[in-house]
Amino acid sequence: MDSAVATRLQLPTIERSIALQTYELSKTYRTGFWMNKKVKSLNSVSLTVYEGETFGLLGQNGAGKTTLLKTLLGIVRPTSGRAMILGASLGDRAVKQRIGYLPENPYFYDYLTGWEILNYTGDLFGIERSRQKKRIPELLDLVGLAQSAAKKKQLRQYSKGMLQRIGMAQALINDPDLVFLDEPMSGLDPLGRYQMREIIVSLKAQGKTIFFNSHVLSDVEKICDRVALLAQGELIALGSMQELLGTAEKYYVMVKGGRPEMLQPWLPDMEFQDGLWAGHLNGAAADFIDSLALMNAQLISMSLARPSLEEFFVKQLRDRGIHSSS
Ligand SMILES: Nc1ncnc2c1ncn2[C@@H]1O[C@H](COP(=O)(O)OP(=O)(O)OP(=O)(O)O)[C@@H](O)[C@H]1O
Repeated sequence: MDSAVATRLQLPTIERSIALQTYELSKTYRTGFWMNKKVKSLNSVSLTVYEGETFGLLGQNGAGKTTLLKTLLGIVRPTSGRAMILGASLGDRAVKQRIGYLPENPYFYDYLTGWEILNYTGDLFGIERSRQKKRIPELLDLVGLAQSAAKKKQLRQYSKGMLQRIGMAQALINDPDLVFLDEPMSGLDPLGRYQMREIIVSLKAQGKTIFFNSHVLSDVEKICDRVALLAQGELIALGSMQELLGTAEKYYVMVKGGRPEMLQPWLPDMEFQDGLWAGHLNGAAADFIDSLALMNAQLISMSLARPSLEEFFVKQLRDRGIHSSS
């Protein structure tokens, strides 16, 4: 609700705290032997992520997702623009203690066990070993890794799914407020993806802010509060599923027979296809069904018309003339 309206009605407004914000953030890489070639990876990206949100960053290959994430993490320096994370400028050391990061392809020391790599990361964060001893089993439990495997098996013996889980545990060792995940579902089988989604949902339930890049749009659609779509370094869409895809209340209807002039008010965009009238329903579904007999029309099908995130994503890119990944 608008804060002015809430004040007039004397209702409490729900202030949302900002977890991260970017303002016209741009990054141009210089490449080539003479460093004379420029690749514009981010172009004036402005977005806000609120505390406690699960925020998905989407885009085709080469859209700039990893660059944005690395810029926020202070790994890549922006060419221009500004960003704030947890109330501080990029690169702030105290803020880094409150951030977790799962890279797209985490690099592990093959000959360490899962437990040892978590100890190692815990040490880097300055977490006392006595605290780690309590924290590590909790994390293994959260990511669904057996303690025995974590203690005995070296990482070179882990499957892709196990590595992704240990990477997730590593990202959470410092109990971060804000977690960055770069393609957390990549390379996982359906069960692994499901479990990774469950982990993300349980992190949200703990009040953490999650910012993640993904290509798996069905996963994003299920767990994200809001998403942003990047194309060729530019932000081309941003919003909740409802804002981007519309409400699920709109129906697409097909009827046989009936008088067009009577059907028209119900189906303003109707077209005649293969002997049927088809269009989006304008009005309540129950009232329309009740009126069918009067119109001498027969209902053939009625389905929810909200597009999937994938359909929305493809349309946004096609509308901008983007037909393949870079
Ligand atoms: N270190 C670098 N030097 C030069 N160009 C780079 C560098 N890193 C990324 N790029 C380029 O910047 C653009 C964006 O790359 P980025 O990795 O951010 O995209 P992405 O959306 O994460 O892609 P993917 O989904 O394939 O991981 C690409 O054209 C890429 O080639």
